[in-house]
Amino acid sequence: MRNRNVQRENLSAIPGLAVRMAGTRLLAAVVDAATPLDGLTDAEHGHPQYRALDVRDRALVRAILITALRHRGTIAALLACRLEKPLPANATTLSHLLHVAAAQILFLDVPDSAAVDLAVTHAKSDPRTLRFAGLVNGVLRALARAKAAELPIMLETSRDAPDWLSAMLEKTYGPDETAKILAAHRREAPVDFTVKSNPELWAERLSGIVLPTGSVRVEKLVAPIPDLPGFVEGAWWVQDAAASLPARLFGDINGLRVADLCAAPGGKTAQLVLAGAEVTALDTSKNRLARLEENLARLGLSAETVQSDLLAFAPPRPFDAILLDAPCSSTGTVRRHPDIPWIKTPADVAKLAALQAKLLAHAIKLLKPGGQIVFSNCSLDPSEGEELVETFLTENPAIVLDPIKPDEIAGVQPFITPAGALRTTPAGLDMETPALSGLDGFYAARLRKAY
Ligand SMILES: C[S@@+](CC[C@H](N)C(=O)[O-])C[C@H]1O[C@@H](n2cnc3c(N)ncnc32)[C@H](O)[C@@H]1O
Repeated sequence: MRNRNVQRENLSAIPGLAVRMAGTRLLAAVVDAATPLDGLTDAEHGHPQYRALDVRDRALVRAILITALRHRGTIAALLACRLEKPLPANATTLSHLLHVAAAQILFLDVPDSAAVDLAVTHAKSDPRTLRFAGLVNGVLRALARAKAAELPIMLETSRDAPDWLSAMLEKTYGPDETAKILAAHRREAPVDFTVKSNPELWAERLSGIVLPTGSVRVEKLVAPIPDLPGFVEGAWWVQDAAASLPARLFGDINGLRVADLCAAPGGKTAQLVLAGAEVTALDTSKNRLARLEENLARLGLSAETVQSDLLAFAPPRPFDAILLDAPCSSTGTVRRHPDIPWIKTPADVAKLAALQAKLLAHAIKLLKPGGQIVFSNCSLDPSEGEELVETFLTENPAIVLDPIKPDEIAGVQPFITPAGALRTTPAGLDMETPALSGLDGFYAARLRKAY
């Protein structure tokens, strides 16, 4: 017992080891238990091994994990080249430990020797990996030697996406667009702001550019969001350029009663309120609705908020217009959430598509005849977008598609589909540099209740 304590004390004295151990543990939670990375790295409610780290170490763990997930296919392929035979199927801790080290060696500004030595020490400290310590040393040293020659070639040929996602993208968008989408997934997304007014002024103050769609885009933040100019006075909120489009599809809603039925954290609610609508913002999640209320308060905007499952919501009067920004697989947001490809499955996509169809059918009942409903989500999968709406329209003759016209909203024309819906992918919105380009994958269709 005494020896074990001494050993533990010794381990905690090794600089950087706790970060690698937490990285390996959290990678296991993402990949083996499908736990979202944002939850694991939440400052208050995150994984205890993460919360035990200081602020700098937390940032390093997040950087390692984001890199390990963003380049998971490339890392796996380069590791496989160094292994004589595949790792045993039950050697998951060893695999995660190697991925954590390889992410540092291949993509991060960590000296190779530090990444290798810490991985070997880590392997020796864990009974599950102890007997592989020699393999860890050999594989990682060989990887460090080979990276200059092999990494550029591997980036050309490997895919950083699981087969199911690659296959869905290829089938939907074809090989060229898929290659562009997957290339965009490898880049960190810029930060977009929706501004209440005067985008040029805020682009200057935030050191960004104004996009053709009117959002302000900043390549890399120089300070935490709450420290940026305009935060305290509520001049803007963070919202991807694509996410800012669905709420703008209603045209003039000044004075109309509009329901935002999956509203939290409220980016689109804020747009609807700013456009002059009397907004009811509904969400099933108490915590997320509380965030929406905080966000609206900072922006000096107000809306009626309702915490309810949409399927149980029965308002006394129908609404003039409805936004249904439905929960989805979020495959359009991989640039910001590189864990998504590795925690979602085709079964999740199918389940979410079925839920969306139910939510849409219920939402329609809450709409006035003649009213508009915008259905949107941030999935790249047509089963949650184009196909779902097509089926819905076939089954509901009272609902018709209200096609979006090219000149309705500035900058939106390239994203209008032949059917008149909106489709964006991370391969869209080419700006001066790749780092300033791209936008989240979104689908939005504007429907009208004819009678
Ligand atoms: C894509 S997010 C909405 C983002 C939001 N529209 C925005 O722009 O900030 C989907 C939301 O739907 C909510 N949700 C999921 N199932 C729901 C249901 N059955 N009823 C109401 N809200 C639901 C989730 O809590 C989540 O906040």
